[in-house]
Amino acid sequence: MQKIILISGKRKCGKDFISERLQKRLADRALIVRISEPIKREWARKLQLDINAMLSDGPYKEQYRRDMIIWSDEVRRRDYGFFCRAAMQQAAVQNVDYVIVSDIRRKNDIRWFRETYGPDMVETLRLTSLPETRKARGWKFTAGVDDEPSECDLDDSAFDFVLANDRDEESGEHIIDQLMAMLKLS
Ligand SMILES: Nc1ncnc2c1ncn2[C@@H]1O[C@H](COP(=O)(O)OP(=O)(O)OP(=O)(O)O)[C@@H](O)[C@H]1O
Repeated sequence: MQKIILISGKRKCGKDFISERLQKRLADRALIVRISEPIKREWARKLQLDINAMLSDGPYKEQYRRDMIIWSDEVRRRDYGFFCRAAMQQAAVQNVDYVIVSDIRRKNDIRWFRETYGPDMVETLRLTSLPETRKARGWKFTAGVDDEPSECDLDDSAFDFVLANDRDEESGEHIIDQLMAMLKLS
């Protein structure tokens, strides 16, 4: 593993879209890690829920969302790196040059990666999109979601790279070219 790229951004800024396109460009040299995956997995196991329903975007997910956030915040209070560690342990990160973490939400997530892998290996990328772009992608301000720490904790943070993602194109080629140059990847 040479580099870990930590991607953050508000809802509908394109974290998944950019992560998936970047991974595709880097092919077998890269994989995507999602911190939310061990959270959902562990929560589903605890409550004996259907994991596939939890990982999808259906109503099941929303129903348990709030309880899951309260529980995961409790776990984080005891061990702020718990879910980052679990996500990295569950992925075959030793087989690739680049790890793309697609859902960085908290200062403590970044802190854990920097402490664990050293500051030279870790790069932070903030995606931004205008509110009108996000709305066009289906975002609607939701109290209790968009004003919570999971959305706002990184609002006042500094990042190694900031990339505006407002120009939608199906392939994503343009923005991935930009990103490859920005991150000095080839
Ligand atoms: N550059 C782009 N070109 C075309 N479509 C895009 C682009 N960026 C994002 N989108 C589209 O916008 C929508 C939202 O993007 P995505 O799901 O990646 O956002 P997100 O930041 O992961 O959101 P959330 O935090 O809500 O999961 C998706 O349908 C995605 O395909």
